[in-house]
Amino acid sequence: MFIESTIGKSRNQERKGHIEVICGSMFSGKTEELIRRLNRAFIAKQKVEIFKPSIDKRYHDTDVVSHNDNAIRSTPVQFADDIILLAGDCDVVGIDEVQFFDNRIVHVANVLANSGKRVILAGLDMDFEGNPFEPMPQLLAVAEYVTKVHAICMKCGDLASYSFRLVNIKEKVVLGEKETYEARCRKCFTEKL
Ligand SMILES: Nc1ncnc2c1ncn2[C@@H]1O[C@H](COP(=O)(O)OP(=O)(O)O)[C@@H](O)[C@H]1O
Ligand SMILES: Cc1cn([C@H]2C[C@H](O)[C@@H](COP(=O)(O)O)O2)c(=O)[nH]c1=O
Ligand SMILES: [Zn+2]
Repeated sequence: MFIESTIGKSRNQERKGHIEVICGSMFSGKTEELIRRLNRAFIAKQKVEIFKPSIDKRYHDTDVVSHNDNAIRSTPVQFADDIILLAGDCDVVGIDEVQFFDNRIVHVANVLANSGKRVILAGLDMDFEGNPFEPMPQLLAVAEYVTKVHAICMKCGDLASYSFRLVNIKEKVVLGEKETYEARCRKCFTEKL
C-alpha cells in the first residue's frame, strides 16, 4: 500500500514536488487508485488538476472513469506539453492513461514536479504482447514512488500482470474493455501465445 504520510503538505507549507506512478495491467485498479489519491487531495483542500489523453473516450469524453464506475472530472489533452500551461498554479496533477502520450510526457512530468507539484500518473506498463508500453519505462525511472497493482487472472484466479487481447488485431493501440481484453497471470498469458 502506498503511504501518503510524508507527502501532500498543506498549501501554506513549503512543498517539494515529486512524481508517483501507478502501473499494472488492465483491470488492476490503476484508475481506482488514482481517483482515491486525488479525492484525498481534494479533502485536504489542495488544488487539483486532472488530465487524460483525448484519444481515451471509452467511458466518457472528459471524465476519468474506472471499470467499476468511479469517476472524476478531467481535462482531455491532445499533447503532453499542453498540460504544463493548463496545470497553472495547482498543487497536485493527476494524469490517467499515460501510456497514450509520447515521450514528451517524461519532460512534462519532470517540469511539473520540479516546480513543486505532486504529479500522479497512472497507466499500463505492458502492451497486449507483454512488451513495455512506452513511455512508461521512462516514467518509472524518473518517479520517486512506484505502485504496481494487480488484477485477477480470468483463467485461473491468480494475480494478473498481463492484458491479453481477445481479438486478432496487431496494432498497438486498440481501445477496449472486457470484450477486447482480459487480465491474465504470466502462465495463462504465455500458454496462449
Ligand atoms: N480481472 C479483474 N481483476 C480485478 N478487477 C476487475 C477485473 N475485471 C474487472 N474488474 C473491475 O475493475 C475494477 C478496477 O478498474 P480500474 O481502476 O478502472 O482498473 P484499471 O484502470 O487498472 O484498468 C475493479 O475494482 C473491479 O471492479
Ligand atoms: C494492453 C493494451 C491496451 N490498450 C488500451 C485498451 C484500453 O482502452 C486502454 C487501457 O485501459 P485501462 O484503464 O488500463 O483498463 O489501453 C491498447 O491500446 N493497447 C494495448 O496493448
Ligand atoms: Zn492465470
